[in-house]
Amino acid sequence: MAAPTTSPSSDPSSTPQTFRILVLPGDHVGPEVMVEALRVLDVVQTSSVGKIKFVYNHQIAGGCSINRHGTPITDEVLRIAKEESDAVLFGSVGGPEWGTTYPNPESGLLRLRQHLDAFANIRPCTFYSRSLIPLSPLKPAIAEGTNFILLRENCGGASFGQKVEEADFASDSWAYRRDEVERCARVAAALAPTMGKDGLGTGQCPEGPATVWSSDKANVLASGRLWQRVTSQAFAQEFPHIELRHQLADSLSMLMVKNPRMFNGVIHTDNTFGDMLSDQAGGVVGTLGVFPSASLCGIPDGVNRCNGIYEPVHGSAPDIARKGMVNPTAQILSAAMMLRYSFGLAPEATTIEAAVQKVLDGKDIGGLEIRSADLGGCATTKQLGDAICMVLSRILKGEQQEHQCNP
Ligand SMILES: NC(=O)C1=CN([C@@H]2O[C@H](COP(=O)(O)OP(=O)(O)OC[C@H]3O[C@@H](n4cnc5c(N)ncnc54)[C@H](O)[C@@H]3O)[C@@H](O)[C@H]2O)C=CC1
Ligand SMILES: CC(C)CC(=O)C(=O)O
Ligand SMILES: [Mg+2]
Repeated sequence: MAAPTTSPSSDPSSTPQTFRILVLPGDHVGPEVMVEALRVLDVVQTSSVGKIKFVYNHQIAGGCSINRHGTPITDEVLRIAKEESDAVLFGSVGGPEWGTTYPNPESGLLRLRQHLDAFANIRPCTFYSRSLIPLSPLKPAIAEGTNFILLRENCGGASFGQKVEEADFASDSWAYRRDEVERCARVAAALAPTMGKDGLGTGQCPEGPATVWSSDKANVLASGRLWQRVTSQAFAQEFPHIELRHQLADSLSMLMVKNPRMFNGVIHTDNTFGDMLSDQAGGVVGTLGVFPSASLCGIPDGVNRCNGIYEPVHGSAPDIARKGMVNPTAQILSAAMMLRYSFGLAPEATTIEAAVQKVLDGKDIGGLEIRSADLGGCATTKQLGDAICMVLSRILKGEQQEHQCNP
């Protein structure tokens, strides 16, 4: 895939930079949150006055694809994802009507991750606004300041190992190769300097890169022993300047609740532990509704861009679907991650995050409190999306006027 290499923010030419996005909304709340993320991207495109163009290819995956094509993802959609897209914006899939019998909707997402080799699943856990801190079930003094990236290996381990499924016996092979652990360790090392020891994620780290916590079950699993050994070797040989610490996955889950700030930095862990620990991290924040993710096909070195899948950490939330009450923030923040990691549009990504923060803070929206039910309010999905679009548009217009006055 030919990845775009320059940022339109610094590109004086009038030809728009074009980014091809495969849109897969999925099932239940997936399409509801996707609508709002696409509206946010439209604001970015419109405000760029011809510098940025998003070209969307709308396809389906998940239960809706089973209903229409008899498979959770078609070969054609996989081909488009790899050959004709710069990134995939994904909603969420699954639901009780399809059950868990293979091939279920979720297996379509797993196929997509594997097909693109989107091995590095970046799940940032932070409070996007101080106003969210009281929503955490933890005491404010414990929750406040939590800011870590849960980096989950996304294409190996138990989800993808050999499976045996019989009437009275079943097994999943929880297997890892050295190169799979190594490349994930390299992503952790690339992310640590963007966090900083203070965990602020400012990209300016006077005190040096944040700690990387490697988590496994080396005390019981052979794959865990490989994980721990290969990670230690990779950091000793390639990243001796980054502090690496190990914490068994069971005790890490306890400590994440007791003292989440302890992990400010990067948690580097395998597919299954990463899946579980990231939902638990959502519990620390108080809702999955503000928890985005990026699954990258390469190492985010700030120079080279790679394809990726951008989706919320949450699932299809059938319990709240079609009620207009799902929080679209995680999908919107996932779109921001797409701009940062696959398109090189870090300033635009930061502006979306700033707009989200302002809305959650109740700023620039006439003192109104626009919050969905999971945030303790009664705003609809559309009202929250409207507010984020409005504030975003205002910030981007302000930046443009400033640029015109001080070119
Ligand atoms: N990436 C994906 O497509 C994923 C799909 N799933 C699938 O989703 C289906 C439902 O799974 P669950 O275990 O119920 O997990 P879930 O994440 O869909 O929901 C868990 C709880 O969080 C709430 N919630 C989730 N997202 C929310 C949002 N944006 N705003 C407000 N509240 C939100 C739900 O209402 C529910 O009470 C299952 O079929 C599962 O396999 C689960 C996780 C990831
Ligand atoms: C395939 C998904 C259902 C796995 C999952 O829960 C996740 O990615 O968080
Ligand atoms: Mg999960």
